[in-house]
Amino acid sequence: MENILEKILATKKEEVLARKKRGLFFRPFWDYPRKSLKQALKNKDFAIIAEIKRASPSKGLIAKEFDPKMIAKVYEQAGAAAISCLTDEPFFGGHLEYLAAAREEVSLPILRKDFIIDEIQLEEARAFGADALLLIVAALSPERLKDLLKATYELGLEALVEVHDKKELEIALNAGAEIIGINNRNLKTFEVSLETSLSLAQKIPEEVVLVSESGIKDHTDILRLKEAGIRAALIGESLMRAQNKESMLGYLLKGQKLT
Ligand SMILES: O=C(O)c1ccccc1NCC(=O)[C@H](O)[C@H](O)COP(=O)(O)O
Repeated sequence: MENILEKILATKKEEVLARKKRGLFFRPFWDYPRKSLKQALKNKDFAIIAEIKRASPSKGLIAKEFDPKMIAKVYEQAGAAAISCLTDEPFFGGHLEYLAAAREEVSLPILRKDFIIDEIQLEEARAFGADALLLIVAALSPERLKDLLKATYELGLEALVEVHDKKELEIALNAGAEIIGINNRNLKTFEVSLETSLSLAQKIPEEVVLVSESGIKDHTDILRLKEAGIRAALIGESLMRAQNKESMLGYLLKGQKLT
């Protein structure tokens, strides 16, 4: 079976080439004071990075009604530690403009969730108001990961470095990742298993901030993560499908009754 990541990366390469030809479109957010994602995650007993996610390759359209500004505002009011905004258009129905809209509305750190393969995407992320971005180990060679991580820091941004297994975790640590996301989604089958996070968590040094990503759907999942010493989660679909996102965040974080 073809790995979805290979398909996405082929499209991304064309997108980046086109962007380089057009040149970078600078937004006023270029000089915006950055918020630290790492600090925001460490400040909470359990931190949720709440994701603005319109669609996905595994689930198709997730949110028919979609107002990124409003969603960001609700996430902030309901106690999210940070926001993740999908900016990939062909596979996730995202856009950099959605990130800029969220930036105008909230003061939380915002993560650009995309498939980053080139420095121009880092500059774009900064220009549209991101504080951090995603670097996926499986999408890059170890050398490219190091280069992009260095360039990210030079721009005053942070990176969530995403891994799926022990080998990728070693590469992320070796590259100097300070925030590591363990993705519970198998990119070949789309199956999600919290076990991926639970088993890898023990192998992560204390000074590295760990985030469990994908397939987190209820308060019991959060309790299981906490038991394994994991203090942060990135959650998309469960929040995006909830009619009352504030109530859903309260339920996920504290087990409060859903309304
Ligand atoms: O969500 C997908 O279907 C997907 C497929 C292929 C590559 C990445 C994918 N998702 C990106 C993400 O990392 C998730 O949006 C994020 O972890 C939140 O996951 P969820 O809470 O399950 O929506």
